[in-house]
Amino acid sequence: MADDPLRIEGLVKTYGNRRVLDGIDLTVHPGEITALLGPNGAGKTTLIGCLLGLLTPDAGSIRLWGEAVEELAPQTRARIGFVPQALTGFTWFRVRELMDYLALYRERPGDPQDPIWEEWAALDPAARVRSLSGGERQRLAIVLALRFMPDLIVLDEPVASLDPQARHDFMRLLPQYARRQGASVLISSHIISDLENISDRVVIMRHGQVRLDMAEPDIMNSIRSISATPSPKWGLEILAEEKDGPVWVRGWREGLDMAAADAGIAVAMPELEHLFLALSR
Ligand SMILES: Nc1ncnc2c1ncn2[C@@H]1O[C@H](COP(=O)(O)OP(=O)(O)OP(=O)(O)O)[C@@H](O)[C@H]1O
Repeated sequence: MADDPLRIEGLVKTYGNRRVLDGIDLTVHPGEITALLGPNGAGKTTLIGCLLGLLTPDAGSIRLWGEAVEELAPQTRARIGFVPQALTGFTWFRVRELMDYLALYRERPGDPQDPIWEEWAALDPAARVRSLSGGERQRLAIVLALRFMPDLIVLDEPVASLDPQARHDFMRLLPQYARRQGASVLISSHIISDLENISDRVVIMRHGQVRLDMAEPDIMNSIRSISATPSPKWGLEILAEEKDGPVWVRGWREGLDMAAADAGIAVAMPELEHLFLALSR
């Protein structure tokens, strides 16, 4: 749909003869929080680089609100807030100077600002960026990306360097904020428990491909880990079969609980962390 904040189709990115992204399809729907999961090297940061227009793909299309990323109008670009893994550069600026300086490059001058992130970050406006700790720099990166209330928030492992209190508060504030603004979110993180409670959709990548892309309620309704290989008659898709472990299946429905009990097969609801581990192998 043209109003989807992000629509990626058939995305391919190669380095030398390595396909780092190998035909990715991914849509971020309006107002939804999408969790982007994948083991180290799966291609998450490369995907984010492509959708921000920082990397040029070899094939495929990326559209933001219907506009091709390579022809994005500056006003459309200004609707995106990006939080990188780490803030580099700008070290000689003071915190307030850097905020004011980057505000000059906005294509939507006079945009309203939300003080919530500055309050959360609690940074000294007069501090030099180079004197900030890793976690303080990350707070600054979050303030810089979110204070102008973007419509699409893209976050690449935003919380890894935050202390537990800051991380907890951030993960509580982000969904509240997104819902209030009607903003959409694409967030990658290795801290799966953080994402489990806030995401509407989960995308799991592996080796440059999408291994799973499902709405959160569908995961709960349709995926199970079961103690033995199911009968083909049950019509289930086998997502992963762990050696000496459970079988992950998709397509579960109510009637199967009885059939599983009769066959002596134990059935468990999915936990995102376990599902992720099973699909990442
Ligand atoms: N500039 C580059 N040149 C060559 N290979 C690259 C380059 N950038 C990334 N890669 C490779 O592409 C693959 C995907 O990297 P990417 O950083 O996108 O993974 P990721 O899922 O974000 O990983 P992580 O969780 O560790 O951040 C990796 O194998 C990486 O080595």
